[in-house]
Amino acid sequence: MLPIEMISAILDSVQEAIEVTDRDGNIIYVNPAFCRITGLSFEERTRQNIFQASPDGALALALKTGVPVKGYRTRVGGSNAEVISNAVPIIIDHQIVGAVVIFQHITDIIKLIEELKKSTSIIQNLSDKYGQVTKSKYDFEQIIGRSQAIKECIMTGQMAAKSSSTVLLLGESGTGKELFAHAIHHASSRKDGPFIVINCAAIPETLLESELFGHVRGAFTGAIKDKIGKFELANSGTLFLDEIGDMNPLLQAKLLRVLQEREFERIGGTRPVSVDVRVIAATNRNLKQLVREGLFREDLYYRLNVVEINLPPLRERIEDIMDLANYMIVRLNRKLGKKVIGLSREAMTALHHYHWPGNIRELENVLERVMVSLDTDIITYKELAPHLSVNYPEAVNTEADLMPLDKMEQMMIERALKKYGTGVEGKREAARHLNISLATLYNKIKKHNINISNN
Ligand SMILES: Nc1ncnc2c1ncn2[C@@H]1O[C@H](COP(=O)(O)OP(=O)(O)OP(=O)(O)O)[C@@H](O)[C@H]1O
Repeated sequence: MLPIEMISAILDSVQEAIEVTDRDGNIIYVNPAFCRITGLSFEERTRQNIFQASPDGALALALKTGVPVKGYRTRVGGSNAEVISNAVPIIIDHQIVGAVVIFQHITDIIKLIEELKKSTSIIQNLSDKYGQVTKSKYDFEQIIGRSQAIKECIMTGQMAAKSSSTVLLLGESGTGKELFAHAIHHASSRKDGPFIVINCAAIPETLLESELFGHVRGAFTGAIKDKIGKFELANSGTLFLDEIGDMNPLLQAKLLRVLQEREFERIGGTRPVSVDVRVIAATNRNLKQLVREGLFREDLYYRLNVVEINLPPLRERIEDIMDLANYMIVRLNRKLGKKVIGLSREAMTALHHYHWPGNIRELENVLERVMVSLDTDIITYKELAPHLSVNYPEAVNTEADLMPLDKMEQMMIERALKKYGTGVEGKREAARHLNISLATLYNKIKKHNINISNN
């Protein structure tokens, strides 16, 4: 048992109010926290009886019923203090000898709840931030190719890595633009900072602004908490803006301002946020043409185009195919648990003669499809050929049925969506089989105005 002086010191020092009555409801003790919260003095209160002073309070209830009362919201009789209280009867030898109540001022609790909410929001933001921050996955060592064209791209990329200049990566889908963005970041002095990727075509226009610049709580319907945008996430690192040609004019203007002034405001915010971010942008569209058509701001084009790298399509650097194929076979062996050692001479010739509309991504996909069902260690022409021939629809397999390429593209996309479905996974699968990236598929769905709900 604790000595009585110690018990008294404890009661005097706790932050919660404590009030004790005897079995008849006479108030026999209140602690200093009680006096502070209610504004009543010890002498004043201990002259009273609880059934007169606070007949509807938790203490009177616990004493009357002999049952504990928890989380009871009430006003302390004789004061304005609104409190949340817990009361219990004091039972000795099966007899109720009194009751005790402990309570806290409601504003203290509200303050605690507010603080908790703030901490939860900070934790949530940090966890969002942590989940989105990535490091670069590739370096220049992993960029395969001995052609003059790719060597020049690598040299320009390595030069660009030494500065913080904005880089514009141009090239068809699947030529390695993202790979280059990773490598440039990795070779730069920012390599220990974040590498953040955003695909401007894959995010609905209405969300893109908030994804890039963030927003403050209440900025628009649905903005229930502050959100950090990709620019802030990329601070002291690199932001890779993929499919930049798809950005709408309003955002183009905002992007131009960040590139010029290195600061912006979150949507709904009033405070400018300064950032130190290197931007690498990429597109498979003809940006100069978009500028001529008035769809892309000329000033932004020149801001982005400080260093330009034009990645050549695979059909223009056929001398790289052997190295690329061998490199991918090694990677796929690891992924698929195979022991393939290479391609037969005929198979290699077929790879050289194919036109590779989907570029290196298509080469990767073709090899993966062949290797999945391969049970020998050499890929021969027989296994490879079915994956190289374009799978024309029956309706267009004669000369008389020729149709515009554009139409053909639309038909193929509709076919793929019909086969794999229009959900995100379906689209991903469809893109894989069409040898294009998911973002390109979104672009083409938009371009051909394909109604995905009917597929
Ligand atoms: N030179 C290369 N050496 C090795 N792998 C490469 C090379 N170029 C591209 N790849 C591989 O090809 C695939 C497609 O490359 P990436 O995603 O970088 O292309 P992209 O031009 O960004 O395509 P998209 O415009 O469709 O987004 C990736 O798996 C990448 O690792």
